Amino acid sequence: MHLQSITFLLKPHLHTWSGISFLSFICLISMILYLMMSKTKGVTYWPILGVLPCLVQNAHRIHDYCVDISNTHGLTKLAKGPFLDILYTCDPRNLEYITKTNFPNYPKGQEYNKTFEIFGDGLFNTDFDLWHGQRKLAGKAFASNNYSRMVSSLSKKVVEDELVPLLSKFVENSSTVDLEGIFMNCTFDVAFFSIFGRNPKCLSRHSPEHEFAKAMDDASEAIFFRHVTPHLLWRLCRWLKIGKEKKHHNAWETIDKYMAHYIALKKEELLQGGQERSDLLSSYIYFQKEKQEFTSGGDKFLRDSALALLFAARDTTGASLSWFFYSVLSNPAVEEKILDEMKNAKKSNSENDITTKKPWIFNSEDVKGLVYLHATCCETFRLYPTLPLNRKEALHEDVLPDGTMVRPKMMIITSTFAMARMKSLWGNDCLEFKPERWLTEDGQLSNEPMDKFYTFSAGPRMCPGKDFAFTLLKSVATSLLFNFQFELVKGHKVYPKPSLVLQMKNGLLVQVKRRVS
Ligand code: HEM
Repeated sequence: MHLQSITFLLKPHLHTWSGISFLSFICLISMILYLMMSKTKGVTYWPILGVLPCLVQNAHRIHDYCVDISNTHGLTKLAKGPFLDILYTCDPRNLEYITKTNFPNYPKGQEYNKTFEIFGDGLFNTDFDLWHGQRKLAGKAFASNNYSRMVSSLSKKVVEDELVPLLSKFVENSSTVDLEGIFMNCTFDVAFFSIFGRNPKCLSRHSPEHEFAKAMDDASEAIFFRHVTPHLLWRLCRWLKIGKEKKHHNAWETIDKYMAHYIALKKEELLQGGQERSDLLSSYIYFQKEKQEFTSGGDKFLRDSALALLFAARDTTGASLSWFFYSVLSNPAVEEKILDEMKNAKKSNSENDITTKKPWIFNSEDVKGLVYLHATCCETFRLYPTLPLNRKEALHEDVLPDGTMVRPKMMIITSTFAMARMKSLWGNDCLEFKPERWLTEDGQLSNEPMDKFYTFSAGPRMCPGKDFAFTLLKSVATSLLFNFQFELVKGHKVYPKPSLVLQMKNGLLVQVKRRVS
């Protein structure tokens, strides 16, 4: 057939063909870029789609991807895509400015509030006046002596009555144990107890998985996917109630059911009077009665406040415990130093009890002087920050200390996981687990690393649960390391799972024996 006749036959379809050719051209370019990008570790721009394909391609390894971005582009990088205007920064000067100096210009933002909508007006999901009122209440409750005493005694109680007996059973059966699962249940029990004043006993081996805890896991998983899925897509799935959004919807119903139940129980208990309660829900109910101005909304206010605290406390601290044990067991010299420090503390505090056959449980006073243990906790929080991504939204145009221009509505992302792995911040040995970096030459705690330590954020929105996290970590660490000997299961690979909280993908499998000293 002649070329003209082919052209003639095709003429009516020319617009279709030019459309198809254009699309093919875009696909071809995109494929070439994709292949190039597969070898590139940082941020690559696609035609039309901007950085979106990079985000989608790396969602399954989001924390390592942040490390790649920092290693490729340095401390700060701008990224654009359809409906995306992101500033990625790990520069401590910028973080100091965002979290403290010009704090009012960097709220969480409406998009964040929408993504975390299940938390309603809970502390970490609000901005401006609503946040201010919530934070004032939380500040009072957290700062009270009653609260810190309660956290210490609850941690000791759960460790002594549940955790240590549970591990003793594993010793008898010589079975392999997933420490991460145990730690998640342990922190659920302690956090729940501190908020609602009752123990859900998740840790107890015979109780089935708590439906409430499972609903929290499902909601958390869905929220993570909202972070790595284009807004329009997850909103469509939410509307259709499909995929992760269906899980989110069901989890929301379950959570609401439990929250209503526990709030009603607590109110009934308070009405009946009796001894003073130090749990957070009781303090919130008392405050609610006293100061109506911050607490309009009745049970919804209580539901949102208590739920936010439970979420903020539970997985973060549970995961930190897992990374602590993983790091200590992988570094026998560190374990030896902690053991020596504990033995000295035990000798000086309880000479006459030294020969007891019962598992030894340290109390919060004994643990206070353990400087090397404190440095090991700090190093765990540095290398494995369990809230590894922090997000803010700019309100007005601004210029950051490093000279970067910020546009209104720009999303500002920080990866504390990547920060810990930057030589320019933590030195050539940044990848090593080294508690000594938190100590001075004469073995005292050093403040110097605090300038670049953002694991608990900083400024007015700094984590109010930092002391809780340290207390529980030390309580569990001392009692388990002193009484048991753990060995990582050979060949079991430990790495972070793609989630909001830095948990382990395959758990933490160990063999456990009773320690003979
Ligand atoms: C290792 C454990 C923990 C880590 C790494 C951690 C980290 C953080 C970080 C980075 C923030 C700031 C988040 C942001 O601005 O977006 C935060 C906020 C918060 N944390 Fe923690 N946290 C931990 C444990 C806890 C515990 C045990 C509690 C409660 C008992 C708690 C309660 C909160 C609350 C309520 C907020 C919101 C504060 C606000 O927005 O004003 N956290 N946490």
